[in-house]
Amino acid sequence: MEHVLVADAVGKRFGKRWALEDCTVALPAGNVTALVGPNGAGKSTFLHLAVGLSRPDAGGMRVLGADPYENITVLADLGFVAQDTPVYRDFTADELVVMGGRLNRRWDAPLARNRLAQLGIPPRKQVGKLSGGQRAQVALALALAKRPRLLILDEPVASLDPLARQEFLQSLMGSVAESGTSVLLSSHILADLERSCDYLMVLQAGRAQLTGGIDDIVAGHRRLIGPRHLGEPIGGVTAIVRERHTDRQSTLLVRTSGPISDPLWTVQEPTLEDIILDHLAQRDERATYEEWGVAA
Ligand SMILES: Nc1ncnc2c1ncn2[C@@H]1O[C@H](COP(=O)(O)OP(=O)(O)OP(=O)(O)O)[C@@H](O)[C@H]1O
Repeated sequence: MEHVLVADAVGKRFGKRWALEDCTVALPAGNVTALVGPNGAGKSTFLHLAVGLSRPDAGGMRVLGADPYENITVLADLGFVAQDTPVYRDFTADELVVMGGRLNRRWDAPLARNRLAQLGIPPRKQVGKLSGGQRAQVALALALAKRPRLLILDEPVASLDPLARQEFLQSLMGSVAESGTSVLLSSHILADLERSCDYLMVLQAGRAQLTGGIDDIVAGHRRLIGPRHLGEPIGGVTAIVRERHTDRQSTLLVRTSGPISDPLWTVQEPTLEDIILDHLAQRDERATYEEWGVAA
């Protein structure tokens, strides 16, 4: 299988604190991968390593077969839209399309113009005067016009309302399907991801907590509801991700190796959002409590 990004035990440190630690993933080509995790999990740090803006302090990162920090030629095949959708605010969208043509060897200006026209973005208004969502669309159109093999988007939908978010993701999926571009996008908003992405990477406190194809992840988890669980083994369960109890009843999110046939348990298929939230709920906050000097 071809991989667009391979991180091998990657670590990145700011001062004494590791923002990423022992992070190992391989993202297959041709997918839209969602990178999710709570604030401060290391998503932007990971994306900055992927586009060669910084270099790992441990391990190695290869993007499109090359080290993106050492080998700047790979940048020609990468599209990147940073978190605050930085575009030159005094320029109009049309001027930015022209400028992109001067700065890039490969540049599909008609693609950018068509997208922006379709989205109703005014060509001759300074982009600083567009709405946050419109600016995000301009940044995406410029990134797509580069015709990258891998498009990396840091929180592209954060500033969009639910309808604009849905439209943005749909139009992104459409462009990706046409061009065969692979996409890695970070997001806090879990609800849309099941529909628009096919691969998932969950970061928690700098570590890759859960990685895989979204269909496989959903198929490999079940929610079990049954009598108070005291640790006895349950057939078909390979790991308990999270358990919640009342006096009489337990609700478990589990990883499975096959069907659960134990009649004591009611078996439900969790949503991707449920699965991600339960994995993230395992957060270990002891270190932060120590730093604040308060008891955990
Ligand atoms: N330039 C920096 N200097 C010092 N610490 C940094 C720097 N950049 C990031 N960090 C720290 O690294 C950790 C990960 O930050 P990062 O921005 O990668 O998280 P994130 O998952 O993108 O968060 P968010 O969802 O809030 O954008 C945080 O603890 C952050 O404070």
